[in-house]
Amino acid sequence: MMLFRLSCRRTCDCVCGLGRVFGPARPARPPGQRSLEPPWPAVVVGRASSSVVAMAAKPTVIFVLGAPGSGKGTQSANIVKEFGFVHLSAGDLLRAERSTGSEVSALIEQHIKDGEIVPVEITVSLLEKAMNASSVKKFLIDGFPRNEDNLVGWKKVMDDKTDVKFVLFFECSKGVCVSRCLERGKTGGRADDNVASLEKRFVTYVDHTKPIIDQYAAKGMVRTINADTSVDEVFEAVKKLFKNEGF
Ligand SMILES: Nc1ncnc2c1ncn2[C@@H]1O[C@H](COP(=O)(O)OP(=O)(O)OP(=O)(O)O)[C@@H](O)[C@H]1O
Ligand SMILES: Nc1ccn([C@@H]2O[C@H](COP(=O)(O)O)[C@@H](O)[C@H]2O)c(=O)n1
Repeated sequence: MMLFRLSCRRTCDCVCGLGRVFGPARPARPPGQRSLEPPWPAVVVGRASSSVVAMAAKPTVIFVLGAPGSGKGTQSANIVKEFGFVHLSAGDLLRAERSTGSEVSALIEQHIKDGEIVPVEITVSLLEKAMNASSVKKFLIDGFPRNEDNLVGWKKVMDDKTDVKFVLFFECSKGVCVSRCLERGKTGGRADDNVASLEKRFVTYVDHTKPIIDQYAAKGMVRTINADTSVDEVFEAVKKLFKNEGF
């Protein structure tokens, strides 16, 4: 819970004025007590006479972006352990939805195979559902927003309901990313970790995702990590950043 003190628009000596005007007469403040500590109630919710209003804080969101194979999933798992975030991978949510056999399964399958971005109505509703189901309200949203459609859809549905802190951008050369994905493809069971799909995924990344990262960068909201190094080295940089950001 976060407490927001209402500013007083009346001339009186109480915290907000409403308690004085509409509420019962207040007893004298005990000598030496400087603030309105109990016996005054700290929070009275939903009454016009309350001096302080309690409001639920919006869920914290960090978007995690980078090229395919840059290490978004690997580092997100590390961040979960160290900083207690919930990791939501848009790709994982879409793959899970694909395997339910729902009416959008075939569409998702085709988009993933072609390295294209699924319409945001599907992705944002999966994200919102997963966020609502979580009791922890600090989210790493990995692989989103991936294009302008994703960004517009998020703003329309989720912007007011969340507090997006920044974009965590894993910067990694294409050669390194491709070889990581091809290595993963040998055992990972992903239908898109092959040369043909990877080529398409990179075109999508350069043409559609990078411009979204650039938009956030123009607003000072991108935190870039060099992801060309080992998993441990990348995570050292991530930890430093998260501590600097107050997590
Ligand atoms: N810093 C690293 N050094 C070496 N290998 C790594 C590093 N980071 C991740 N990997 C490996 O590279 C592969 C891709 O990593 P990961 O799944 O984290 O990337 P991603 O950005 O989430 O990829 P995608 O967007 O394709 O899902 C995995 O097999 C992972 O183990
Ligand atoms: N916002 C997104 C994220 C992903 N996709 C589709 O899933 C594929 C795999 O994504 P990964 O993050 O796991 O690499 C991706 O190539 C897209 O086809 C999407 O549509 N929208």
